[in-house]
Amino acid sequence: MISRLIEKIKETKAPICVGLDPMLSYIPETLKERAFAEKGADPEGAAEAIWQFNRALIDAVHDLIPAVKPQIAMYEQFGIPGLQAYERTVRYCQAKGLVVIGDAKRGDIGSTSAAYATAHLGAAEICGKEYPAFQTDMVTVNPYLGSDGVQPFVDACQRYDRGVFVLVKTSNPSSGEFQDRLIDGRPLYEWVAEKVMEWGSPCMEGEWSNVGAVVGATYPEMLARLRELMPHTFFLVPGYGAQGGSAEDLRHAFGQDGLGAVVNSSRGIIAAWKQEKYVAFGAGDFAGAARQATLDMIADIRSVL
Ligand SMILES: O=c1ccn([C@@H]2O[C@H](COP(=O)(O)O)[C@@H](O)[C@H]2O)c(=O)[nH]1
Repeated sequence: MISRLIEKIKETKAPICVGLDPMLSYIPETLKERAFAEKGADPEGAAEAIWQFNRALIDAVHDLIPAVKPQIAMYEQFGIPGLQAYERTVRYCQAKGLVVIGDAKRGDIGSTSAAYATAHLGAAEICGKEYPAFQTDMVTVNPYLGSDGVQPFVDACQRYDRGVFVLVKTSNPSSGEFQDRLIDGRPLYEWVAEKVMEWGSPCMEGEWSNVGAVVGATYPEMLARLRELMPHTFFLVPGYGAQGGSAEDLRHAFGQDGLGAVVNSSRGIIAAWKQEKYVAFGAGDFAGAARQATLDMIADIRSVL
């Protein structure tokens, strides 16, 4: 799967992914009102609004980008209708040729992780027949429970040609509380990085592993250090844009060939119509604003490659 992502990055010359994190407050009132009138001002209506919002965004940007990253929490909050909107979004993106990175941050004891891996990357077997659930191309994984919690995802990568991004150094303000703690003189995120390379070594596709790492743009020195430590691990880099990460902060995420990372922006793209810079598009052309914000992000990132 990582080679497919890399092919798409080369094709689009855009090492970015658009984060599909549809909060109701990002959805223009007219679209929401229509969805509520049709399905009710309830989770069904919210899920319908999300789906219509996402479809318009995907139609507007799919030719510019290699991948999307739907954040499952934004859908889960609306229960089953929300998860149906998630699944519908995943399928629609895949039909448009996009690599879909499900941001689910799953991880548990081995047997439970196996069920999560089945849900997000594989297929459930019932009476000898396989039934896929979300079937995303890649998924984010929380390594806090250790190897037995991660291995089922790695196995699913091998069996179904999928990929994972394991949390190594996250972009949020408190990420250092645990991740930067020194253990035998080295920060915890470096220990996790080592395990990520070990988990990923049987999953190489050419130069890169199907087991990647999440490394935040908001900690550029650590990002540079991790790039050095993990030469064959592809990075998913959140934190650009709304969280303050800049293109300059990303310079060291990439190798000489301009590969090595896919940078995410969610609010910065999907809620662009609410920003001063894109206000001329108006709520009626929220998708046009998202397209322009995507083009601007691509140009910005290309400037440091
Ligand atoms: O370290 C991490 C890991 C994941 N995320 C997720 O990425 C997006 C960021 O959204 P923005 O609107 O571009 O800030 C969101 O889904 C997070 O859950 C992250 O930010 N940092």
